[in-house]
Amino acid sequence: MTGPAEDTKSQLTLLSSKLLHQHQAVEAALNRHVFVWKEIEEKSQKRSSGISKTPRSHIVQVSEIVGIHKVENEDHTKSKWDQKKTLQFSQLFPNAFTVFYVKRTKNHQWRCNEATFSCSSAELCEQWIQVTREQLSLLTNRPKRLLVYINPFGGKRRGKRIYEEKVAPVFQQAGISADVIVTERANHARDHLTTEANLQQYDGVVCVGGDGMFSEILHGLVARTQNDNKVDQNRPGAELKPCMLRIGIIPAGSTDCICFATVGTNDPVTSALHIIIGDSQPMDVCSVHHNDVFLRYSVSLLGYGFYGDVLADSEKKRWLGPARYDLSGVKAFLCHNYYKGTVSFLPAEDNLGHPRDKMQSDEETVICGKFIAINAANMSCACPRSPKGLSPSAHLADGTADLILVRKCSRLDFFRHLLRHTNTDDQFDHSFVEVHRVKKFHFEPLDPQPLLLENQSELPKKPGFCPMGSAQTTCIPSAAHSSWNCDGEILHHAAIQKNVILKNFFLDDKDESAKLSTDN
Ligand SMILES: CCCCCCCCCCCCC/C=C/[C@@H](O)[C@H](COP(=O)(O)O)NC(=O)CCCCCCCCCCCCCCC
Ligand SMILES: Nc1ncnc2c1ncn2[C@@H]1O[C@H](COP(=O)(O)OP(=O)(O)O)[C@@H](O)[C@H]1O
Ligand SMILES: [Ca+2]
Repeated sequence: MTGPAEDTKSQLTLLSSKLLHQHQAVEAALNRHVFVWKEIEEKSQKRSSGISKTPRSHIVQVSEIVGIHKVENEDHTKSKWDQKKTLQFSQLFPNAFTVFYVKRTKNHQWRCNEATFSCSSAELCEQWIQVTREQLSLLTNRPKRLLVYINPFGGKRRGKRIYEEKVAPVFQQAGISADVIVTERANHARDHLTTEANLQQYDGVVCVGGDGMFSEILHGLVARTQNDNKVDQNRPGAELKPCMLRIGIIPAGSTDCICFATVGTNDPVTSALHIIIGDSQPMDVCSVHHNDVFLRYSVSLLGYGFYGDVLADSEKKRWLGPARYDLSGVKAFLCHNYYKGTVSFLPAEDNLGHPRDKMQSDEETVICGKFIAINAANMSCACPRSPKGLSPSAHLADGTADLILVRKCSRLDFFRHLLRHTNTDDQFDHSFVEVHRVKKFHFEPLDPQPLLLENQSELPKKPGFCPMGSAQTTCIPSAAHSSWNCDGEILHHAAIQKNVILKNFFLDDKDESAKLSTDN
């Protein structure tokens, strides 16, 4: 809270002068919160035209200024054409500076805008740069030094280029220094974070890749923090120590739902700008156990059945890039497998709300049945394929996940359910779908033996359409077990063993293991 004295102080003008912007005289002013410039209407102009135009004014929040730089004679980071223009400009106006700032555009996308001002003297120009930089240095949540991991094979294999062309230049404008590691193998980033990286020198870690790469970095950071604090994360009930570093995501993967669901778009420049201005978003991290043995953490989707089968099949088609999920999705849809088992869960308290706003009891609930999909959505899981996500109202950081159970139904009904993920219809409004907001759940598959589909004539005849994750080459019979899709990584343990238990722990502002940039 700021008192009246503090308010007055924050509105005090730190600098105010007449500058030239786009050949137009402007009155520019800076206080602790905003930088404004307003066109000055020249009297002679007014007299000659006889028309009085409303002078335009612009306002930029100091917290959204990326950086301020003197316009130099030579700027080798620019193209030849731009270099020539800069040279001409700096000869004409030798004392100019450029302010780079966040511009919000449509669909949550941000861009880095720039505005150049020329001053009457070199001293005034220096003063503007110095005073503005002083104000920026007071914004303590901004990172200065980052550790960047790039997965060069994520998504369409564009991670390295995306970073070099779209992200590094804006980091440079913001005066951020970055140590970049291009990974050479799976788990390179995780292992480096767990055992080698000197984390004290960084203000944050940046992940250039998809959800799988984010998961690697999260596992590395959590493991490192526990090791440093002598906590055994594999001990059931171990109280984990919070990690002080934030994770920024530059989307360069196949689904990128962790980025999309937190930032609202999958756009590298937008993510870079969120990172620069120091935005953060706490989020829930679930731990997944098998027979009380810790397996992995999950932040987006933990899915058995349909999404487990899609993932297991898609791994063989990595060369296809993001399209592998669509192909494997169609395949899994045609196979139409279902799995018998028992789901038990602990509903979240009433005051946390229900995804469909129904009353909940506080006892453990047990549901037996045949399921096409069991999905625990720890966040909405919104992504370009499904802009509202698997569970549109799932919360990012409330200690709960939305457990979606899709029971055995006809292909047509399942298709209708899937289709609703792509439009505004309610995907839970089907008799065979139920959704619960839970703190914990447990799944136990039945039937160690393969189970036969009741209607064999429903099975596709082509040999390619096999139950995913099984070694068989036809769809007969359906495999008894699926595997778990944990943020896009297959959990082999869960496919053959009995229990997967999910526990959420809430990470609040002071007590967090992972933070993301966001505009929420
Ligand atoms: C009829 C069209 C139906 C479209 C249904 C779209 C539902 C999409 C839900 C997406 C949930 C995503 C949850 C995110 C999980 C990610 O963490 C995880 C890893 O991400 P990464 O690769 O970036 O590392 N991604 C995934 O597991 C990928 C899941 C993608 C599932 C795509 C399913 C497509 C289904 C198409 C069925 C089409 C039936 C058509 C019949 C003629
Ligand atoms: N250099 C590398 N070579 C091979 N695999 C890698 C490399 N770096 C990371 N990985 C792994 O690639 C997998 C997928 O990465 P991700 O960035 O999520 O891409 P996608 O979204 O396309 O799945 C992750 O399991 C990650 O551990
Ligand atoms: Ca949650």
